[in-house]
Amino acid sequence: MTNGDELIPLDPGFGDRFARQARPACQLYVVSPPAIVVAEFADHLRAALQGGPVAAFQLRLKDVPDADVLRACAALLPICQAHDVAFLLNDRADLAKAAGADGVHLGQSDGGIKDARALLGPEAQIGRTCHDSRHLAMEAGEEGADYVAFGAFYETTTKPSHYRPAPEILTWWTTISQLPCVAIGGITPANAAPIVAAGADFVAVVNAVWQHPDGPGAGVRAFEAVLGG
Ligand SMILES: Cc1ncc(COP(=O)(O)OP(=O)(O)O)c(N)n1
Ligand SMILES: Cc1ncsc1CCOP(=O)(O)O
Ligand SMILES: [Mg+2]
Repeated sequence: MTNGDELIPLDPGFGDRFARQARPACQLYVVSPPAIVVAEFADHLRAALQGGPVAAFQLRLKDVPDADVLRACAALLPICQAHDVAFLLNDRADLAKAAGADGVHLGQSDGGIKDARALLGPEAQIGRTCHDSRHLAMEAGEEGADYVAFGAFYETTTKPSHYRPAPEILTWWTTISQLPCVAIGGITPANAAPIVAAGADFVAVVNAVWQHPDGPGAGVRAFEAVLGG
């Protein structure tokens, strides 16, 4: 356990997708809706990834049997591979392994980072939810996470959250660690600028892409200007 004083080593030896180079532009990390019809969603995902630059996709299905999660991975992972987009699975390192995913996103109650690393190997990209907590972020870095995720920065209906970090936590993180930071929660092209300016390496978004009135491709494209693409 840390007492909050330790600094995360500045050694960036993390997965290539989330490893921070000099200071790249903020990138888009698209997260799925919590429920999908796989055949239809495959077309939506293809459209999203053809809409503009996406660094990573996270399949975030909730209350879905494991077999259905794996079937969805089998259908969607090749689409991400075809677009050179990392495919991460939410919550479950065991299913990420079984599916051949590029990584896993772990919440605070989704198991240990070290256990996921032992299962998925050194190349896997393992992210950790840190809410509004500097302590949780430093702990994740010490445990070998490839990125830390802060949020929710704005009101969101996708996953209501009482956490509401200020963008300054992103700036603080970039001053103490090379580890990439992800911002999530109600982020849209209209409100992303302060998040990007504060130093987010990735913005993770759900509704802004999947509920865009002109479709997911337009949803991705709409972020290009604010992300400096
Ligand atoms: C990139 C990213 N950040 C945060 C979360 C939230 O994860 P978690 O706290 O485990 O909550 P659920 O998503 O499992 O409801 C995430 N999935 N992705
Ligand atoms: C998974 C998650 N964790 C914190 S907020 C959130 C959902 C973000 O969805 P949206 O981009 O639609 O607000
Ligand atoms: Mg989770």
